[in-house]
Amino acid sequence: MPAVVAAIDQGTTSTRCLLFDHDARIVAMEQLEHRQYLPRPGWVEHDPAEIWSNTRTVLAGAVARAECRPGDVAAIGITNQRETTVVWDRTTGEPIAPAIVWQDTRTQSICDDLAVDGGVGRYRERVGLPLATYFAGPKVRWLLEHVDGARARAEAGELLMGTIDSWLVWNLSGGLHVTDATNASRTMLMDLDTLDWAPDIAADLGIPVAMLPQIRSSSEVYAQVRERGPLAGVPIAGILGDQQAATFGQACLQRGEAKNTYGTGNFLLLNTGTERVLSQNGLLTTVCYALPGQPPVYALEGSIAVTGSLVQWLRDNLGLIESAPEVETLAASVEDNGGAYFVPAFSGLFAPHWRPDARGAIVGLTRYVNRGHLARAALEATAFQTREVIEAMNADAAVDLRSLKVDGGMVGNELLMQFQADLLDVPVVRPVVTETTALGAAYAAGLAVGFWSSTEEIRANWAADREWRPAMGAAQREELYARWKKAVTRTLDWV
Ligand SMILES: Nc1ncnc2c1ncn2[C@@H]1O[C@H](COP(=O)(O)OP(=O)(O)O)[C@@H](O)[C@H]1O
Ligand SMILES: O=P(O)(O)OC[C@H](O)CO
Repeated sequence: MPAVVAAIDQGTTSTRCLLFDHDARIVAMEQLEHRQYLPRPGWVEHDPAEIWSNTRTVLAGAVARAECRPGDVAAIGITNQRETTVVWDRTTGEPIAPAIVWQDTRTQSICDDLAVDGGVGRYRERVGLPLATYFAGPKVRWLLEHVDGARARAEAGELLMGTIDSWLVWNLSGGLHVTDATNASRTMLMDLDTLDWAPDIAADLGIPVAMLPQIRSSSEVYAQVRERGPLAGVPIAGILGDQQAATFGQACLQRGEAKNTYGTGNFLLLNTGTERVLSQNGLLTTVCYALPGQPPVYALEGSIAVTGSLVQWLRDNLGLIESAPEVETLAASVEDNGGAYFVPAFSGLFAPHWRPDARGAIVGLTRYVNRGHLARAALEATAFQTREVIEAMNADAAVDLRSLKVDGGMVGNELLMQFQADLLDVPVVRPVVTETTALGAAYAAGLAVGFWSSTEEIRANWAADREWRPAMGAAQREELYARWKKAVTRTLDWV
């Protein structure tokens, strides 16, 4: 039997390749960061060629590190930053422009125009999403409107669009143009019931359906790797958007199970089973995963744009810390936030507010406030935003969350995890394998080729590593949260 499954985790800041054995242990890992292009306020771009080149490098690196020979890798799964959009030439494979990243807000005027008849909720019932710059559809329209000749080429069938999963499969396979239902559910163009493109919405956005990839399940053999070497012919057999992959990797396979990923942003997903719950409280309805021959499983999602990236901002823009983990030391140098609240509405506010007019603010400042208080306020912002999302989930789905499974780069931060448990008044639990995103993609691919036999094996592989228990009194908890809510109101109606 082949020894490992490979997962490519193409994230906002870096690309990783992890090899997992049958017990879900990490056998090898390679990682490369890519450049963030910020050409104007609100714009965020990636170079698709760099992403593809980094993907090849980390794949080759991980396989070499584990000394894999042909036949050792059973399958490859792909997981990706979602919504980030590439448009490329069908014949040459050349992107027509840089990829527009999910955080980019340049499409606000497109969203405003689309909102005219029916407002932000216009498409919510069909596609589960509010009209927002976050999603891929408006990004495609922007490219067709602003890149010379793009609209005519798209209408002539010369251009293809894809989220990053499609871009990678197209390159790995030598020309297959597919996506999976979880990624398609982030475009604003997929009907959540049929899991097929909604031609009327594509027409509203001026996007020819012919440039869209075919929507497939999250776990099936799509193609084989074209290149020579130890990966030649290996089946590409799993695709999941990164937050859905983390949900899968955390074994949230039953209705009512939820995970929260603390990375560049925070993404809390609640498995709602085969029922698609339409949010009345600013959450997204999205496909959680779609296994072949089974009805799709849906999720409610609270997407928070800025959490870990606020720590990066403290490091890169203010020079307050030299590395991300240092924020904990600085925050622990003080007892509390000193009265300071930091609302990082850098791209407006995402869930549950969806307020593009908001901008970041630090409020409650007095001369007493020092660097430690600011570091603490920055960490607390992540926990406060998570509580807002959980309150919205409670209102929508009446969930009775008994504990919260967590993962992502920030969960090494003990101070944050304890504050999160305090603020939610439920235990916060970190699994042994925190690389749940890559693991979820590996599971999807491994299930498709029989490396794992069923989702029961996934559940059996999950184990807790560390738990933080709530220790804060109710009065203090509610007072802090009330202050936070007041701080949020100060950021609104700014632009
Ligand atoms: N110890 C830490 N405390 C707080 N934030 C951290 C810590 N370690 C990493 N981070 C933040 O976590 C993020 C990286 O997490 P990761 O899950 O790798 O992100 P992504 O998948 O979104 O690229 C960065 O934004 C970084 O600032
Ligand atoms: O790359 P990450 O982990 O920040 O995830 C980005 C999300 O997929 C955006 O929706």
